[in-house]
Amino acid sequence: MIQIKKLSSTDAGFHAALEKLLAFEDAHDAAVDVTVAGILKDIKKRGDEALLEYTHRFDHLDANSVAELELPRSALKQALQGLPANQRNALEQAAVRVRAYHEKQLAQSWSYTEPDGTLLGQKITPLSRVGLYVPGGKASYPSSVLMNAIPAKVAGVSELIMVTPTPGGEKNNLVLAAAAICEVDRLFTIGGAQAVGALAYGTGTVPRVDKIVGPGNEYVAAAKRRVFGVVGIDMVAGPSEILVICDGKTDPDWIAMDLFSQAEHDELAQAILLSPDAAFIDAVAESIARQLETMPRKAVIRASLENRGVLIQVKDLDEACAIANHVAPEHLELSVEQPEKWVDKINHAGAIFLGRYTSEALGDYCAGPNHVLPTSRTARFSSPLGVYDFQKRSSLIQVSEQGAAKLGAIASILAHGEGLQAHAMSAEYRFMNRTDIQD
Ligand SMILES: NC(=O)c1ccc[n+]([C@@H]2O[C@H](COP(=O)([O-])OP(=O)(O)OC[C@H]3O[C@@H](n4cnc5c(N)ncnc54)[C@H](O)[C@@H]3O)[C@@H](O)[C@H]2O)c1
Ligand SMILES: N[C@H](CO)Cc1c[nH]c[nH+]1
Ligand SMILES: [Zn+2]
Repeated sequence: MIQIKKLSSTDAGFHAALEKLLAFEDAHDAAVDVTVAGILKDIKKRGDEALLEYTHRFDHLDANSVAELELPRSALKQALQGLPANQRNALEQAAVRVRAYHEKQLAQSWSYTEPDGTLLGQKITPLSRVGLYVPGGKASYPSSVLMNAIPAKVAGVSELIMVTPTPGGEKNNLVLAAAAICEVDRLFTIGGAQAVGALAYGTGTVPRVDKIVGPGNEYVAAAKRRVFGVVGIDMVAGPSEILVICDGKTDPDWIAMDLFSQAEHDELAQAILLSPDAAFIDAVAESIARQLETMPRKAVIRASLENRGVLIQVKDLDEACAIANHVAPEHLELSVEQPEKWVDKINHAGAIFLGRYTSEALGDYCAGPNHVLPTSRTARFSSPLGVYDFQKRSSLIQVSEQGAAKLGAIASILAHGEGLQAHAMSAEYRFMNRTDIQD
């Protein structure tokens, strides 16, 4: 029988127990970071040679050169052409919906001109070359190809370099087909921290990119944290999370399956239920025990629910929203009557799913919004992957002769105040006679 924790917000040790569940095991986290630091250092130093060794060690894939780990575009096209019609259809429909949603996010350059002719603005430029991490260790993620590549394409990124591990050389046709649909430029069958390192530093064969985006397991998340600064990263998108707030009136089997849907990703995934209804919590616990036995990935689900899952009885839905904000989950389901009444109380969540019919799984595949979302409580300050992650901004300043006099006078005073004479004179030259300039 599965042992999933139950807590009540009125328990004396409730807050400490919740904190313990939210925190990754510190020692484990540190051990992963040490491993990742070693891999990154080695990739930086030995490039392709190290990449081949780690791919052999962690993905059990042998190759004589990294070039052999790159799939030609013809292989991607072939995979697309070979898909059964229903799979190709589903992939293409999902791609259309994801593109339509992301097109709304495209920011445009803007500017305005002041009465004296001075122009100020912001120029939007797409990134030049990005690395897309598509996970592939415990499951294959064609949907993550769409979620990574489509916003990049909408932004106008020139070159997309995708990496994905293929343990034992097992390639997933849907993943390759999705890469063909999205017109990914190059695809390497590499994964984990070594793939992140290869994209960040470049190797003889893998080109260095400007930014790395995409989800992955704890090794991928730790590697992205470490290479930030050398390259840009989108966010920490690690093991999946779901938090469901339910008023007790949704079918308990639906809620149990929603919890499973994220638990089945990873032993480190996290699934939490908050409800004011004790009898409903018992019904969900019973459903979990019953339905678990029917699940092909029951070992992963069990480990995730037993180690990191929890069913929490709350005083009311207000308290549920407050706890949810503290947790800042990747996915939040509001499985309640009139969800639109409660959504205003949610400030911290990667994606919010409103109403009993909105299963989180629809967001994973085809609703339209991005499924690459912040985890480990980083939704307090991070947002879903979007077109904005692939666009950068440059400020534009064009000062007229009149403007140079007006702004120069202000700048000159402030520069002298800072003791920075060259700044002051640079501004003054443009509106004063040389003889008027004082130090
Ligand atoms: N937050 C999001 O937006 C989001 C979206 C989709 C998936 N996910 C998460 O992505 C993850 C996918 O994980 P995955 O494992 O299936 O694929 P993955 O590609 O992220 O990880 C596989 C790689 O991990 C490395 N690795 C595994 N064990 C290692 C070890 N002991 N030492 C060093 N490296 C090791 C290997 O290099 C391997 O190639 C899951 O946690 C899932 O929940 C998150
Ligand atoms: N739930 C994942 C994000 O945490 C995304 C995904 C892809 N496929 C299935 N699920
Ligand atoms: Zn999922």
